[in-house]
Amino acid sequence: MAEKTWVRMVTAQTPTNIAVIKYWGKRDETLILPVNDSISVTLDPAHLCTTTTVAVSPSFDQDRMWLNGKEISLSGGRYQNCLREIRARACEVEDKEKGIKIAKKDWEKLHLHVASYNNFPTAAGLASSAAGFACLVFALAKLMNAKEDNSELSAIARQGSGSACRSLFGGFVKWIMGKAEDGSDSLAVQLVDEKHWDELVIIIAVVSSRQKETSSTTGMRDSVETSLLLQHRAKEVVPKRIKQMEEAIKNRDFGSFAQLSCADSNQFHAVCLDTCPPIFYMNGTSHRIISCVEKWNCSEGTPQVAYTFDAGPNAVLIAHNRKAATQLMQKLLFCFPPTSDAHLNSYVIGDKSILKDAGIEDIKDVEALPPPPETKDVQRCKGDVSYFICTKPGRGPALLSDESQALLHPETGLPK
Ligand SMILES: Nc1ncnc2c1ncn2[C@@H]1O[C@H](COP(=O)(O)OP(=O)(O)OP(=O)(O)O)[C@@H](O)[C@H]1O
Ligand SMILES: C[C@@](O)(CCOP(=O)(O)OP(=O)(O)O)CC(=O)O
Repeated sequence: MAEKTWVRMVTAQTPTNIAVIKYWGKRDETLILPVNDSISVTLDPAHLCTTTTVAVSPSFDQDRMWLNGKEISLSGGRYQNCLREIRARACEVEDKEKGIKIAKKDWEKLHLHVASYNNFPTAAGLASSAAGFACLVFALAKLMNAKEDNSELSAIARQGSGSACRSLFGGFVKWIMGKAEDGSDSLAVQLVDEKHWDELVIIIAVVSSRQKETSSTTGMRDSVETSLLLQHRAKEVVPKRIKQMEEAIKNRDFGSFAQLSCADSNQFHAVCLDTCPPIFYMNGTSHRIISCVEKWNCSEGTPQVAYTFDAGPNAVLIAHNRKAATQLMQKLLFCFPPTSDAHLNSYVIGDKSILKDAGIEDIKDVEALPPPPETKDVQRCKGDVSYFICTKPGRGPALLSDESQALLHPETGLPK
């Protein structure tokens, strides 16, 4: 190693993902091995992503991490497992310009600094752990010049949080549960990239961004121990659904895609209810959103929108195309208008062009919206939705080469 003190940094950006066939239940708690395969859609990192800067320097005396600006402990088993696995794959790094040479064996002694930022609420059922662990592993792999491909890296991210393995790819992604006891074949593969089905539009209704009561980890542990429905689901239902979902995605068959996504979300929440003690992730607002979508789909004769809910009340709505998304936006804003003091600009975020297409430019346009014809006596529930995020399927992890986007200072390796 060179005598001079230096800091080497890498910054990466990684998307979050939403499962359309859910992972719920582990067969191995430490290695994070699931009881069934799952399939997800990666969300556009322009609207929902994690940015992580990782740094190494001989001047660092311990591994440290800052999440959303606050120092957090890296002593937890999940962080330690990811760090150990990625260090074991580190290779030689040489940067002649900066006079940096790190031999393979040096990585065991060198300490790391990590700073990460989520541009969406953490621990609110929007899969921050998925984007977070995927970004950590991806960025460290690049810092350490690891030679593994993204599928191999996904098996490491999986040990941080199961759903994280699916954030190593864009488009539609399958997490293969695998059979090996050591978890080596439990990894993610890309089914199709984000361009394959690019007419889909995704609208997320953030119903509550407060931290949830039962974490996914605890919830699924209780379900594995107590729910008979979970066993039936993993053995009999999911294997068939996975095949059907793969076909639907390959053929861009929105009818099947929507039917399978909604059914799987509803069965996941039924498993939560079948758990002892029961777990309630959805609330009245979530149920009203389901009812609004179901009524519309039914009145059209063919599904226009799919819904799916993770471990929280937020709705992820996947519209068939822009036209369906525009109509959906109008219906949602009619049923869930913002409170009087809210600004439309912060009530609908992300790709605001959907609002424009829907002819909505300010709050007055929301007030003038007609009630959805398929819904009789619909109540307008002001303030029940905190805000909407308009987005679409997106790409996988990327390196950010512009140093100004780094979250750590290039000389001190401390948060900027
Ligand atoms: N950017 C990040 N980098 C590393 N770890 C993160 C990051 N963001 C979140 N985490 C970890 O994930 C935890 C939150 O995970 P949790 O499963 O509770 O919520 P969630 O992922 O937002 O929701 P869900 O998985 O149910 O959709 C945080 O406490 C933290 O340990
Ligand atoms: C409902 C889900 O979002 C559950 C995600 O669970 P996590 O991946 O957060 O759980 P751990 O592996 O214990 O970290 C469904 C899914 O993403 O498939």
